[in-house]
Amino acid sequence: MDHFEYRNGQLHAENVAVADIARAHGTPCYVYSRATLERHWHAFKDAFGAQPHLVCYAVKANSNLAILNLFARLGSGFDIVSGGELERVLRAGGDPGKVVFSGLGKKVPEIRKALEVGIRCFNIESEAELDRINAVAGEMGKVASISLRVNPDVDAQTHPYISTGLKENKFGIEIGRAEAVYVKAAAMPHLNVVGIDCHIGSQLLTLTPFMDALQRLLALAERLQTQGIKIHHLDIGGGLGVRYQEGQAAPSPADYMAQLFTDERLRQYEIFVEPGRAIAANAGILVTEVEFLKMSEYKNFAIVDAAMNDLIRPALYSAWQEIIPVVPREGETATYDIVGPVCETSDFLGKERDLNIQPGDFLAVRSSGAYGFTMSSNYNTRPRAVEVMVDGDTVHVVRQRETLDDLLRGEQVLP
Ligand SMILES: Cc1ncc(COP(=O)(O)O)c(C=O)c1O
Ligand SMILES: N[C@@H](CCCC[NH3+])C(=O)O
Repeated sequence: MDHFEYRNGQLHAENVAVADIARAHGTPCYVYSRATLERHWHAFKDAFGAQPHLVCYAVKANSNLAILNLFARLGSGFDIVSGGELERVLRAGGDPGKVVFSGLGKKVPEIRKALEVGIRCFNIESEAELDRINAVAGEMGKVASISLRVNPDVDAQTHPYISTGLKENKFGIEIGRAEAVYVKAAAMPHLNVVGIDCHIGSQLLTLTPFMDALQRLLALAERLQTQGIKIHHLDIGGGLGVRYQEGQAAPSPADYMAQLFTDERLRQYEIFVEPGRAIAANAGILVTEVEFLKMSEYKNFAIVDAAMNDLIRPALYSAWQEIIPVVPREGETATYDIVGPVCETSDFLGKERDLNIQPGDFLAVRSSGAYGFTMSSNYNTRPRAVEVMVDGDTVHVVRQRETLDDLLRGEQVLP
């Protein structure tokens, strides 16, 4: 459930009519619900009960400062993958002491900045990265807290582009090598081994792959113990899936944790999670206006003003997201492909959708709060959409629509 519901014949975001938002702020427009974001964050937090834990929101899912700030106020941790994301967390008032730094290509300045502000832990993805972080920490006279992101070789049963825990994926350190690499890390003067990390993929709708990965992590932690390497926390990554489609069943954070904690061995560790999608996806919609209808014998197209540059998930993963009218009309529907103005055949938001629409109508693409705006681009020199957050009766613009001047800033012709 989320806070986007029909009331009095039209779609509302919390207490505000979405059509009013679209008229006031233009389209395409991302609309987020504060109450939904907070509720989804609390669902993770509450699922832990008294167990020591840290919810590290995965910033990549939606990195708008206003959203990060909401979570910072709730005391959240953050999972970052770049110096840019670290900067966002700091500007949003996040506690650097609750930041974990994932990602497999950390550059020296990014590592330096992370050490300077005192992040909680580096999730290390290769032996070469271990050497680099040890060297940078050494130069700075610091000790970096680290965990290894291990690749447990389990099939997350999700789209191949967002599966990360198979041995052929670029992520993490092969579980068979992990013990040797931990021994090496433990002997490095500027590293402090504190945890084990893994993240096996995104949009997981079954819990079995998480359990399989966890068993392998727990076994590794026990082997390390016998080597005298004490593991303080287990970071089980993000990846919990959400319902994009009616009838799809997604486990709740409570189901997820209940399942994990069936293994009592887990209780001796502080548990970190890095959820992104499960918190943000169903807390946002993308609102777009129908520009033209193009009907033919073969196919009907609704050409809308949002495109693959605004929301790339359908083009990139053939992802299915629900598309609904903001103010539904009575009467007959027709079947449309909902397409944007970008010059690519893959520029669609949805295919074969039954709708009763006219030019000028607003449509909402649901479940767009995660991997929507953050994956947007300026392709076809299209300025990025405006983002607003609804808080009860109030609409806050949390990122202005980009202007062409913003978009062109920094480009120069030859003298
Ligand atoms: C290391 C890491 N942590 C957390 C996440 C967040 O994943 P999700 O949005 O599926 O929860 C990702 C993205 O898949 C990731 O790569
Ligand atoms: N961007 C992907 C998820 C990738 C998660 C990042 N590791 C999606 O929209 O489904």
